[in-house]
Amino acid sequence: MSAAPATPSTANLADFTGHVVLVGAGQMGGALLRGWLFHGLAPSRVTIIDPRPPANIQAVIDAHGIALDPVSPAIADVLIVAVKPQIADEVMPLVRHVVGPQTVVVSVMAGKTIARLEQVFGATTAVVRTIPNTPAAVGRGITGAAANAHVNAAQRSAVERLLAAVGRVEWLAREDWIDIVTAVSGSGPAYVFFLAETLARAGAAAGLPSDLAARLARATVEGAGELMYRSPDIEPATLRQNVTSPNGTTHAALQVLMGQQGIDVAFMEAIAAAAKRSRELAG
Ligand SMILES: NC(=O)C1=CN([C@@H]2O[C@H](COP(=O)(O)OP(=O)(O)OC[C@H]3O[C@@H](n4cnc5c(N)ncnc54)[C@H](O)[C@@H]3O)[C@@H](O)[C@H]2O)C=CC1
Ligand SMILES: O=C(O)[C@@H]1CCC=N1
Repeated sequence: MSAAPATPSTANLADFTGHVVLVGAGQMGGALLRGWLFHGLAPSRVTIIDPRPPANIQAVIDAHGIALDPVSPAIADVLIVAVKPQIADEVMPLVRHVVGPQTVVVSVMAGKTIARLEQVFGATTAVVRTIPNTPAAVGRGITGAAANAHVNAAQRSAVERLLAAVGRVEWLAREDWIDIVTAVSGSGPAYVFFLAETLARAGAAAGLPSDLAARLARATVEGAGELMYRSPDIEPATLRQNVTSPNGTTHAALQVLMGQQGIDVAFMEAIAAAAKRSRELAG
């Protein structure tokens, strides 16, 4: 097996010169902030707008002396909007004053289209619509990003560097792929955690003490993910086949999971439902 060591993202933001304004420093915004600081972004380059950051992010803001809710923030080079989509229409107009000709506006919000952002921030404003995921909190996220035609090379590079501080970045040729990216990788960590939950429940139902089943399930999901991460040249199907002896136990389980009532049928429906919901959030 070819095993790569676990390496953190190699982004280096020590020489990043722009002014970054982050609106919403919750789970996603907070993960981005931590990633930027971890990779050397000067705290003086960041302004946060959030009336109630979670306690752990407030502690980071305080420890680094980051500007929080200043009365008149300077124009942003990069404005990142990371509030819930449900309040976006109320919040975005309130931060219009930090957008100038040099600003690239970056949305990490599910469902908010580039057209909607252009409506709020101006038809010629540079806009990048992204969808990250929560492994960003440990530098192992993946973000899909679609840019409008006004984003120049320097803005694209600045956005990519900021996103790369929390994981990988995939530029998307088509904005409408974002709904599917949201369904696959944006929401995807939840499916994996649900797998750990349901595997534990199944183990308990089959007769194990529930705490033991939970430990087994959790370690299995953690270990399988890490094995895949450290085996970048091996397809998931091969890793699966490596577990599967002919006519053995795994084969018996996979026949159920891959059957008519199985997990691949469920996943087709689940991804379609999530993508549909992403389109609905666009209003
Ligand atoms: N959690 C996830 O797995 C993912 C979330 N997203 C997107 O990220 C966005 C944020 O989601 P989370 O971080 O999970 O939510 P969250 O609830 O953890 O964070 C939202 C933050 O916005 C702040 N906020 C509320 N009102 C505000 C205002 N008027 N001005 C500025 N900030 C305000 C809140 O205090 C909070 O800190 C959503 O649009 C979601 O679609 C995208 C990909 C994955
Ligand atoms: O569930 C949601 O709507 C957000 C977007 C992707 C992950 N969480």
